Amino acid sequence: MTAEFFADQVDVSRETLERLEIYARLIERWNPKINLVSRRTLDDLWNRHFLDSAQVFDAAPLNASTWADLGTGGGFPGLIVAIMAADVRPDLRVTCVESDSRKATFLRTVLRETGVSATVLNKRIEAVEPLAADVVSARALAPLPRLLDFADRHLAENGTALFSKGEGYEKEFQDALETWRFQVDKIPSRTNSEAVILRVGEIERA
Ligand SMILES: C[S@@+](CC[C@H](N)C(=O)[O-])C[C@H]1O[C@@H](n2cnc3c(N)ncnc32)[C@H](O)[C@@H]1O
Repeated sequence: MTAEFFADQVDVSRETLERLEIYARLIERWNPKINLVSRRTLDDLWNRHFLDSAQVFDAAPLNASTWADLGTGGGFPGLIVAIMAADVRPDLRVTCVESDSRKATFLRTVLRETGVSATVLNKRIEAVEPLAADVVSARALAPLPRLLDFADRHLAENGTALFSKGEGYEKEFQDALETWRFQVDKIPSRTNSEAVILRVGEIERA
């Protein structure tokens, strides 16, 4: 999949597409050194990582003004959210939390080179003061019960959590219900028929 194919799938401006192209080139350059995405998915970057993250942006409530992405790694979905928002929701303030300092340096480099603003916190999620974000997102970070712990710490009241989950999430779901009560929508993934985005709200301890 290429930038052109991505642009067919997602309604983005020329400027956003150019920023995404800058980001893609930086991933290709840095990946051999710090393994931002697995080598087998590098060839399918625009589908497996960019489109996969863009659909998280599209799943968020439109009235959100702050967004915290936890365990952002090479930028998914947090950097894609920041790049897409720069054009269509410039007031959205995005914070990426990433404990690996080389990855945090990479995230700041992408922001500088694309001219997009977001905050990168090079800390452990557990050590960050509660962010009270309207949206908390996480992809490939932890099982659902742990994600709910993180969301409980960093979500604003009435906030929404967006968790990208692959096959096997049903078991995590049952485990989570032992500790948590929550409302959830399961949004089918556009990039993987086995995957979903869990849109979770009204999180409280059971
Ligand atoms: C498997 S990677 C996924 C990265 C990205 N979300 C993605 O989907 O490609 C998990 C990332 O979370 C970071 N991470 C794991 N535990 C963390 C914690 N407690 N606090 C902050 N970052 C954490 C790791 O350094 C790693 O970059």
